[in-house]
Amino acid sequence: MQLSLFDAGEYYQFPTELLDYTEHFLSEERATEIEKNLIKNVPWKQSTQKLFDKEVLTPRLTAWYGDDEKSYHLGGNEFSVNAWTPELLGLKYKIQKLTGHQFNSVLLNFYRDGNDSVAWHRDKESELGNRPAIASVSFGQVRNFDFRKKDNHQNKYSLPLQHGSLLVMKGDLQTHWEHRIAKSNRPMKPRINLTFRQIREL
Ligand SMILES: O=C(O)CCC(=O)C(=O)O
Ligand SMILES: [Fe+2]
Repeated sequence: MQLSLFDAGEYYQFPTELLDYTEHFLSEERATEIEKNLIKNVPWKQSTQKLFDKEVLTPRLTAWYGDDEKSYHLGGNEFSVNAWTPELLGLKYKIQKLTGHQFNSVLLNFYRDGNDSVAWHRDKESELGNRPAIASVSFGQVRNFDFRKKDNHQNKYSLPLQHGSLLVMKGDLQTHWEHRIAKSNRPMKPRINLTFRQIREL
């Protein structure tokens, strides 16, 4: 973990033991190859999410892959799951080998341009268990991954996620910190992010 990557708050401390960042997890060429395949072959969908009482379109495209072609329940929503492709399974094994964590599913996010985003949230659904390890691989446009302390929004940091990088979120991160990908006014090329997770039956 390179502390300099954070907009190092002068006063607040970011608990760096909650993140492991590997900038060159994939070579530039391999990352570009996988990104192209994903853009072309994944059955991307724009789903809806509940915001207060309204159903609104999610501001990005998504897809799930996993061990069983069943559907997952996550935080009250149901998702249909695609069977692993050899390429996604290969990535899963590579991450498991490097990190020692096991995963049975992956959520794919496609941010088409600067208008696409994911709002402040924690990945804290009970299906993920306590203190889950979530492994996140990024492709394409570098976007800032922002963190803020749940009980003190002034306490925040940003980590630009590079093409081909791996970020593991672990420990108490999902308990005390929220994260997001903000919209941007600057022109943004497409970005894909994969979050590998271990989802249990409840
Ligand atoms: O796109 C990213 O880097 C993060 C996505 C995310 O936070 C999520 O899918 O839960
Ligand atoms: Fe998340």
